[in-house]
Amino acid sequence: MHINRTEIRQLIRKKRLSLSELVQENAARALKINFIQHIKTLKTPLKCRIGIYFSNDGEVDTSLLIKELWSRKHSLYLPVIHPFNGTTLYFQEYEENSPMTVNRYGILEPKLNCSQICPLAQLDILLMPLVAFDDHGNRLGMGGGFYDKTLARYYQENWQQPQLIGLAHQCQHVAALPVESWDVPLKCIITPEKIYQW
Ligand SMILES: Nc1nc2c(c(=O)[nH]1)N(C=O)[C@@H](CNc1ccc(C(=O)N[C@@H](CCC(=O)O)C(=O)O)cc1)CN2
Ligand SMILES: Nc1ncnc2c1ncn2[C@@H]1O[C@H](COP(=O)(O)OP(=O)(O)OP(=O)(O)O)[C@@H](O)[C@H]1O
Repeated sequence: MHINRTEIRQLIRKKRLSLSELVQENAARALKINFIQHIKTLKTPLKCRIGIYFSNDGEVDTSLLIKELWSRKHSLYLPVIHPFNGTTLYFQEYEENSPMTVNRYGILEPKLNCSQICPLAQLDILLMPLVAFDDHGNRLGMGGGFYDKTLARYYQENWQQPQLIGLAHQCQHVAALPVESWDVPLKCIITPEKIYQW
């Protein structure tokens, strides 16, 4: 049977939305431990700049990881949807008292402040949300193309920074995804159970 991108999205989003509160809590804790473990193996500064996101739609809860990374003195940046083009992302610094606003998808983002935006190339690590991932590190997102468009130049020009790391529940894994030319494959995906590297 051939299943298309829209169908995979619907299927996996339903799966992750039906995870119990207990499963979500354990997943958040395990994901935090796995990321802290993984970052030790990377050649990044002791205190680094990390792009992260606020979880939504049954994604693994990143709030524990956010607190842990702050306590380790890393600087965190959240995606802000570009106010004019509406199709790419800025990464703006996120501190405990940052003024926030709700974007068009109901996800909290920092109130736009140009002086706190970090150019993509200055992030050490970019943690990326995804709906599904496969055995080859391909990633399928929510369908807005936000990350793909934001990363297009990065990918074409073979930048070494930031390191792209996808975060997901294990149930978001599929054997093989249909791939499009603009899809940016990931070298690492972390789930509560496992660290995948390609
Ligand atoms: N936590 C999180 N933040 C993120 C993303 C993400 O995947 N996860 N994004 C990754 O790109 C961007 C937002 N992309 C999104 C795209 C679609 C929908 C969504 O819920 N779409 C609805 C239709 C809503 C509408 O059009 O009004 C749906 O499909 O049901 C949400 C976020 C930036 N921030
Ligand atoms: N680099 C790009 N340049 C132009 N258009 C793009 C690019 N990347 C993606 N798009 C467009 O964005 C739309 C959504 O892409 P896609 O289905 O791959 O999104 P996604 O990976 O699910 O979402 P996201 O990256 O936001 O998580 C597609 O219709 C595609 O044409």
